[in-house]
Amino acid sequence: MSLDLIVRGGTLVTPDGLRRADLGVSGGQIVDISPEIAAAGETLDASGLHIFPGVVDAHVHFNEPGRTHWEGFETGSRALVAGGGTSFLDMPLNSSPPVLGRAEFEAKRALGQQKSLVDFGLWGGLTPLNLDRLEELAEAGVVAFKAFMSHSGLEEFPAADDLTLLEGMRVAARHGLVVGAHAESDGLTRGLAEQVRAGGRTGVRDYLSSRPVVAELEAVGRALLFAEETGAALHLVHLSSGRAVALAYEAKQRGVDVSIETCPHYLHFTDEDVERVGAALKCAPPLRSGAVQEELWAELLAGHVDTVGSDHSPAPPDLKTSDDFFALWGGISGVQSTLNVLLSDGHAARGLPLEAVAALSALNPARRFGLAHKGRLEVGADADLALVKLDETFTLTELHDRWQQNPFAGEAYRGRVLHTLSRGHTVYHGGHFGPPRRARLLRPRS
Ligand SMILES: NC(=O)NC(NC(N)=O)C(=O)[O-]
Ligand SMILES: [Zn+2]
Ligand SMILES: [Zn+2]
Repeated sequence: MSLDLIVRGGTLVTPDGLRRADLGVSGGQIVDISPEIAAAGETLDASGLHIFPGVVDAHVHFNEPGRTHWEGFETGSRALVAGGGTSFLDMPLNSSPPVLGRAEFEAKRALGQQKSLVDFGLWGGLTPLNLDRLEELAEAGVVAFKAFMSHSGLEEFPAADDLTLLEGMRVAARHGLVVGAHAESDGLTRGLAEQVRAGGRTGVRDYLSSRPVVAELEAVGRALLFAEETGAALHLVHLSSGRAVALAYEAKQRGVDVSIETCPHYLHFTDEDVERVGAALKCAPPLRSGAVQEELWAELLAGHVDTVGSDHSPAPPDLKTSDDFFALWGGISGVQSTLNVLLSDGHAARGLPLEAVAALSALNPARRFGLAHKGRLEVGADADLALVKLDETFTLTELHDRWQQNPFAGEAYRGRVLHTLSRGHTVYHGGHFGPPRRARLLRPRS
């Protein structure tokens, strides 16, 4: 028998543990995992390396079409693969138009398939403007619906009021689709922002104080209530505090169908870094104190967090330049850094097992969004692999996203991604990229 590729001598990181084995690839899929594969075929030497399932980043804003000058499928997917990523789920904003119906979905799908280096799925929006088009989005193949419970930053993607969220969840539940919620109270964040701004205060600390943890807790509580009421599957994106994770985890224990995402920036940076770095670290919910960050880590180490997504959301420098911190675009460029943060701050610094790194970054997001062939190193799965030199410490200098205004740059990490394969093809190797082949659209249960 001959195989397309044999990855030899690496240590596979599977949910059941680490395993030294060869990995055989045929037709883009893993077809054999054995201590020593005898078959002939092109060989990739992975001795001394750990093989992770490629990162499944369920939360990126690549913004194409319409805001490709912010980020696009080409540059975004390059940065992703350089960080060991092999699939992504793109948010319905900040592309213009946002994905609120089938036509927008199809336009984005076509561009992604032309330009992306790896397979991807698309989120659809859940807003007051398109409640009547959720069915058509479900039929078109969205992986999930995304709702903002506070202002999204864009008029064309209004926040879901309570009734919209409740009714949208009913539709999602009928279709077995997940609803992702940006959970911050609009009333609290808006009111607090008005208060400080009325006093002429527009600095970093003023912004941070306008989006306190209580605003996250209030919205998380409401989203959980609506999910419980409707039976919808809820995915809480970018939770920033340990208390919010604990609240959601408690509901999960009670039987609410909820999954919990946090992001590399909440795990790596604090409010003091925002003061030091400025615009590149502006996001919502904002970065928290060191104490809140440790509470978040404690929840993650306890196994209460399901997924880590980058929430990569860059913008051009002019939107990231202002004396008024409120006026800056909110969003962090981190699509290249998920594994680095989990391996350095998680594994090396806090003893997070490698199996948990693989689960948070690949298996759990793939499961939650029904991507049956992604996120796992097992026979029958796509050969989406990240080869990592675990004991190497390096400083991140080579960035591949469009603007490279990247807060993770210049920092030292442990565990370097050397090689990334998508369906058995090299998409990244030592600073170089493979050619785009036609990327596949990932639909739920596909
Ligand atoms: N429109 C955005 O890209 N928003 C994103 N921005 C952040 N997180 O600051 C988000 O996920 O809310
Ligand atoms: Zn958000
Ligand atoms: Zn986002």
